[in-house]
Amino acid sequence: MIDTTLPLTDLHRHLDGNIRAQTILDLGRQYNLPLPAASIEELIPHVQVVESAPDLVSFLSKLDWGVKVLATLDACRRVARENIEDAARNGLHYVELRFSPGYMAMTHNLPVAGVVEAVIEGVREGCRDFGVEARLIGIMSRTFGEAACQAELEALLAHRDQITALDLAGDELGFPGSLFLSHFNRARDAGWHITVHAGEAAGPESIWQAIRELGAERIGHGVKAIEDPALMDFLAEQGIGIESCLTSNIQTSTVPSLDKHPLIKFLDHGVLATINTDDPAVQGIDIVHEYTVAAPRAGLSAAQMRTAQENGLKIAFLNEAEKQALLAKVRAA
Ligand SMILES: O=c1[nH]cnc2c1ncn2[C@@H]1O[C@H](CO)[C@@H](O)[C@H]1O
Ligand SMILES: [Zn+2]
Repeated sequence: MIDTTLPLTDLHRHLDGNIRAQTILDLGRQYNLPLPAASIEELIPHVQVVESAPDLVSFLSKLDWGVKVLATLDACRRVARENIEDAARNGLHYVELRFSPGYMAMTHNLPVAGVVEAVIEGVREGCRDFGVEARLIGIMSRTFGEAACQAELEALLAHRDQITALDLAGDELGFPGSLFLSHFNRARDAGWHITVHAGEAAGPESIWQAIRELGAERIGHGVKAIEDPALMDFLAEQGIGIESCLTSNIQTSTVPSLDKHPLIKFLDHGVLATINTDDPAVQGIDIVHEYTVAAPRAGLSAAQMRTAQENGLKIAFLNEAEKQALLAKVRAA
């Protein structure tokens, strides 16, 4: 259930995991690129998780066609703008869109800082045209190693004022957070907020590492916190936000079924946990589905969903005045 008197937020949403299938087809045709299918119906199984993937890394391969069609900076601008249009269609008032500029640039050797600029422009246009408020989170894709992440960081720093936070995503087991200490030191020096994908494929120690060594104020997924009572207490006491993504955790086989998802326990424990999508187009879901279908299946009551929705505003990377303005805008509408 969604409370219409509160802002609807999505704090964990990959822009490059949310490229429309139709846009993949359009861009493939426009730039004369080989695609695995010529119609939407045939393309869907290649770009969307139809059944759960056996693990995180197999799930992540479903994002690849979306970035393979980004042949120009114009294509990057288009998908950024469409992300805001889709957020508006889903009734979102506020989104934090995250993207990995190096991953988006990779196939066609685009300039990485150019990708950052194109995403900023597309999001700005979208916010102007569709009335959604957005912030951008830069991702370093750990899957490609420390040097590639360094290049992503430099490109993001070139536009530091338009970027709100830094994240680390991709293969958590193969590339632990300990490889990225210097990257996060620089991000904190730049005044950015920090959120890290942790405790998704790896265990609670990865969450401790993200908080203590990388400076994470929020954790993406954080599912494995449930295995460590001291960590559960710490998250609640310190107000470290958890960005839960229910359907994603099933599709990556992180959690076997929604009724086993720890979100309800996080909320009961006073952890500032939230409901988010992750990669909506790749998952074939949207935020409304997460609130109205996935959250009830995960056992949340209407009151718990409301708490999760309130937490979305509490842990948003906005200052107090911006939070109050967002709340007032929703109440006045
Ligand atoms: O659920 C997830 N867990 C970890 N990494 C992810 C997830 N979804 C997407 N990415 C990663 O984020 C970058 C694109 O934004 C890519 O590195 C992709 O693999
Ligand atoms: Zn994610």
